[in-house]
Amino acid sequence: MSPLSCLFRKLDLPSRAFEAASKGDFELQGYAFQAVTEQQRRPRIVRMGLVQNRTPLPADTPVVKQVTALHRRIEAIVEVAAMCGVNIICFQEAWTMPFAFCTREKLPWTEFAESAEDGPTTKFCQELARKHDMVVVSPILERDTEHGDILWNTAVVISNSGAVLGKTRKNHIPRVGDFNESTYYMEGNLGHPVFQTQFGRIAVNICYGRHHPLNWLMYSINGAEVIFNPSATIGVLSESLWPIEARNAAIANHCFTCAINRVGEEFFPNEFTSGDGKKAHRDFGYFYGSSYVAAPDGSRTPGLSRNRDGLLVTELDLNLCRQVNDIWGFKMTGRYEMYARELAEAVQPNYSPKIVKE
Ligand SMILES: NC(=O)NCCC(=O)O
Repeated sequence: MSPLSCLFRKLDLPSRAFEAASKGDFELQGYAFQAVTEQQRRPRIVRMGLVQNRTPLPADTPVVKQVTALHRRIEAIVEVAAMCGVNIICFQEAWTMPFAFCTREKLPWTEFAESAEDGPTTKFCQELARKHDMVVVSPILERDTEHGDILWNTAVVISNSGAVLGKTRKNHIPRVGDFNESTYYMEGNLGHPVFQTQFGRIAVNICYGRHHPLNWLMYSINGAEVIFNPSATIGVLSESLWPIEARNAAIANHCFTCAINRVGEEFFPNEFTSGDGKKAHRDFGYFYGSSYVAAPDGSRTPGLSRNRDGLLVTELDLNLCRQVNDIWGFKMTGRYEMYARELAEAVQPNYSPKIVKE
């Protein structure tokens, strides 16, 4: 089989996992991508878990109750992921809260922010990681108490040993529609870290970063074999882009990409406007789920449901990254030095675009 003929197949998951998912009222799907068997490297088989979910309680419920309900929900889904042999699990963007940034109000929403190092959600994820021998990627609203008490949109990466391996921050903050996140936090300042885990090298490109090819590229240049894209995005805005962007990034960077989106509608206590002359409203719009995994050869899994909570389990052979790289050679043929030079010139205030005129 040539790596280019790699297609996914259905993964045999234990029936007790399907029973538990059905009892817990969430969808469970499993697929596997294959790679060619090599002579000198053993297959590097790992299982990824992608979780999409709605917020179980209304947004006007007390903050701690909402967070606790989300912890319980995720705990139940992670139990099933463990039954399915998942090695690395990733939750959706800002998973411990409703996506309240549309409101532009500070309280109570900023009360969902926590320390990435030792907040209650990180402690909860450390327990999950230890219990299930699983790497946990936990995207939260971070409050950095050591540095001015400021907020960030952060993903905490917890090793399967239970140790906090590190954190990465959202590099691109949207200024589109009701995504008023710039009211709360700034563009990330940690660059493009890649985390070496027991199950491969991973990176996290948070939501709006998926529209920026250079953001994907930099994680890949730092060696990411799997790039997660935990998101919160709504139908009218981005559903036409969703199937293309993470998939294209997997192709362009010879890596696997995991696109995750929340589901359902969220209503807020106070009306807000969208600055478009339309009436004030209390809802954000429809988060359309559809989480999926794309492989470096361009194949992809089907998406999870548009409207149900779900767990997508995908088995990867990480050897596929190098196999596709050897065929297409984008890393080798990319003219990075030329782009770097030209970009360095283009960002100067006195730059004149190179347009050749008659
Ligand atoms: N959460 C977030 O960055 N959403 C922006 C909209 C999008 O990128 O689809």
